[in-house]
Amino acid sequence: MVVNHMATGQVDCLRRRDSYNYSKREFEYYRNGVSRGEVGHGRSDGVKHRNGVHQSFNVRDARGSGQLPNAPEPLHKNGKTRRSEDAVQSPPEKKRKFSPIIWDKEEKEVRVPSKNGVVPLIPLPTPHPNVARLPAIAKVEDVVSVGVLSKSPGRMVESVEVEVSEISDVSRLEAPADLSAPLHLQKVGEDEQAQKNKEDKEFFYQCDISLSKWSSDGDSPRDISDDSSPENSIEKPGSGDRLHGDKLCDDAHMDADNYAGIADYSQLYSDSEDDSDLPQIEEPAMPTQKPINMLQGCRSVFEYERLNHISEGTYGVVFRARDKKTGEIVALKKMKMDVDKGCDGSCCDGVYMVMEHMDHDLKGLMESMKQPFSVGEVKYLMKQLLEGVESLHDNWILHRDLKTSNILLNMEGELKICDFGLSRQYGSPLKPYTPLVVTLWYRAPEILLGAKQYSTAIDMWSVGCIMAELLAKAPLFSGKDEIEQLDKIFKTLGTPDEKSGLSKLPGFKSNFVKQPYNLLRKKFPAASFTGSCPVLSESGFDLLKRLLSYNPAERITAKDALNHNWFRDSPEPGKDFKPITPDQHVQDRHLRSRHREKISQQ
Ligand SMILES: Nc1ncnc2c1ncn2[C@@H]1O[C@H](COP(=O)(O)OP(=O)(O)OP(=O)(O)O)[C@@H](O)[C@H]1O
Repeated sequence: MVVNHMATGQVDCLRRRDSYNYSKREFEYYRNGVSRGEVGHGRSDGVKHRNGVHQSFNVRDARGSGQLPNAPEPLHKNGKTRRSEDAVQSPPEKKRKFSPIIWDKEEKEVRVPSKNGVVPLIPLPTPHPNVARLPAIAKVEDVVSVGVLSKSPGRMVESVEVEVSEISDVSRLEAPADLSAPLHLQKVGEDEQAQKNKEDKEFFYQCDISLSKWSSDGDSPRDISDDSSPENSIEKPGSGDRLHGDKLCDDAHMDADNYAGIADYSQLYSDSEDDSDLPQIEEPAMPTQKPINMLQGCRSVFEYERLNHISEGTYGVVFRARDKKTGEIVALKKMKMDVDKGCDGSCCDGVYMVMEHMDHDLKGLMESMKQPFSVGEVKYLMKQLLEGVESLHDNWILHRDLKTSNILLNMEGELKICDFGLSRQYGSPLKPYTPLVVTLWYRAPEILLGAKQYSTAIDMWSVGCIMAELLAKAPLFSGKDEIEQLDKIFKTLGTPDEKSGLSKLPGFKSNFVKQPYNLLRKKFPAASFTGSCPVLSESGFDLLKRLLSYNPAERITAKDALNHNWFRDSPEPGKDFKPITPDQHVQDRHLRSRHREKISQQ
């Protein structure tokens, strides 16, 4: 199964955005879980802006689209929601891309491979073995085989080929009870989405976003862990894209024409994000999520020709591939499955995400460069990165794994953020989240110190680490474990004092290294006579310092960072920046890929 998944970056996260006015306090409450002043030495009222004026913010909200249900309404003092009367007009519609939705399985499952190779695995929501209400992609006259599987993965008990005879108006798929009558498929309603699907000449069966991690209450740990019903067994954030899968075909033969990948997403995350010991913030309940089509765009992996291996991460292997129909070069990420979960080796996993192909990731690119980026180039990259992060945060999404290997570049110098495996929607009330997020070197100190409630500021810390790395061509804090990571941070930025708010966190120990000074400027001086350090102007250093502020409530936001003087100062962001010439690129890529293959063979 292939899930269209944009290597999202910049502004590709939603379909429709309405703008509302929020007060600064409301905005910061939701954004950071604190108003300025609630942590450390900031203002205690949390209402006034730095200049003392109660300011309004335009916060883009996708709630109206039904896509981001958890985005909270701005609050009145009485707790009721209000919509600003002077809400400005929506920007042009943007289509939101989705992570794969995760389904649980019941005692039995129905598997519906269609002849066009699109194969969702269908768990049965009711005890009736031949009724499923999950998505299928099929047309009238398609021949699909319906099989009733035993609990043991991959074992089909009964199977029959049936022709799709009818498609009607309810989002249910009903296989005939005797498995010989024609199959009755029911389509989604005549909404905007169904209309689009019609144009595509395919029907997608509607499934419930409330089962996804993007759903309003679905991102609440309580909702997941407290309920073991299949409907509530959904992709839990914190463990990224990890899926468990029955493997039903061999992905190594992507050109095989007789079968398509099927995944049974049966068991999901185990890292609990428990909120039981945390004070609950009283907020109005979020509106219930409307079901939307999560599997829009699912296609067979056999529609792509695999070209070469690009890279392997923790949760997936990424290939370069060609769309056989259009010739377009794409990146296919094959999700790693937990093969221990009942897979006997005769089957295989097969969930792929198809993404726009990008030529480099920043980590690989820097490794192949002899010199660090120029300041103009760093500005250009930072600007794009901040625009992407701003867009995520505006849409109530925490990335939670920003790092140089998750930042992709194409030959035009366009930057995109990828790997949303750890990302999650956040909102009101702010829930306790797992601390097991963000790759160590880019992990914010509040997470390292065990804060359970954190917000967009964690991404901004990562952005600070990335800015430093782009300038120095080396990671800023490269600890081997949490203790060493904190040690490295404290040695450079000084041991956090009471004002930072960090000393109150559960992981803070009195025996941490005592280093009273911020020595960051030594690493990034205003001038260097030896050329051994990256130089950084006053304004550049100010931005870096604010990104690496200990106090999450004081850490600069993506929006404010984009307005920082550094981007207006000379040198200008180097718009003509192109990462590498095509020949070099192909050569480098080839070498790196061969190198990686060699390593994986050893
Ligand atoms: N769209 C893409 N185009 C080109 N290369 C890509 C693309 N997406 C990912 N990659 C490459 O594959 C690598 C791993 O991808 P990704 O980060 O999505 O996988 P992961 O398993 O989640 O990795 P991680 O261990 O970082 O969590 C990236 O660092 C990048 O080099």
